[in-house]
Amino acid sequence: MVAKIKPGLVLIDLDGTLIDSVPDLAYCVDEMMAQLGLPLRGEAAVRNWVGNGVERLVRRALINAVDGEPDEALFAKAYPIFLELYRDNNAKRSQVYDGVVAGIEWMLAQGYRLSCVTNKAEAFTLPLLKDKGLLDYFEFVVSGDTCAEKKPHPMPLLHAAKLMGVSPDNALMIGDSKSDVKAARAAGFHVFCMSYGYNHGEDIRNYEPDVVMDSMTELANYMRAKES
Ligand SMILES: O=C(O)COP(=O)(O)O
Ligand SMILES: [Mg+2]
Repeated sequence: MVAKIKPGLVLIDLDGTLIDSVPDLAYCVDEMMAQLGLPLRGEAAVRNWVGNGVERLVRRALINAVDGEPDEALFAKAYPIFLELYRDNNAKRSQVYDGVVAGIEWMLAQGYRLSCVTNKAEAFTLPLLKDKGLLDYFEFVVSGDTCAEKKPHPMPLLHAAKLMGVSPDNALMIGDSKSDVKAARAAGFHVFCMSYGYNHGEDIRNYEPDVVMDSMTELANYMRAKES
């Protein structure tokens, strides 16, 4: 059993951690592909491509692979189609994971301070969090286009810590992907990961976060309660 921590701030990732957003993203990817007269990719493929922002997702869909670049003219045609689709299909099919609200409310009841740090662009992040009733839990939301760099760079985590006026030592990132683990390590944060999220098809345990949880209801096993 690892020693329980009492971080001065907690940052929580969005896609694959708070919300299963792939159903909406996959709908928009396939609708975009259909409009371009290209083959549909399906939800299972999209699940492996989420986590580095919507632009990277569109590039991956066009080449049907995680790494590599599509033809720029094709991308220039495809990206605005995706953005328009995702604006209208941002939250309809997406769901908050079981245990998230209970975990967040437990942390808030212990006096922990929370912000959200995601690679999703702000124009999509804020409406999604609001639609799912999660926005008001967070002091700040740092989106994929808030800083010059996205996760796995530590910049968005350090920016959130600065906004919260808390030193980054003894801070916690809760995420689902290797980008969260790498960003947290580079920022000097503790890092907990959810087993159910998106990590490009790879088990997140391979990246050795401090803790892997199946549900945020397990947080009380790893974080100190108010009186302790
Ligand atoms: O890929 C995205 O758009 C966002 O992913 P994240 O919320 O897991 O950072
Ligand atoms: Mg994620």
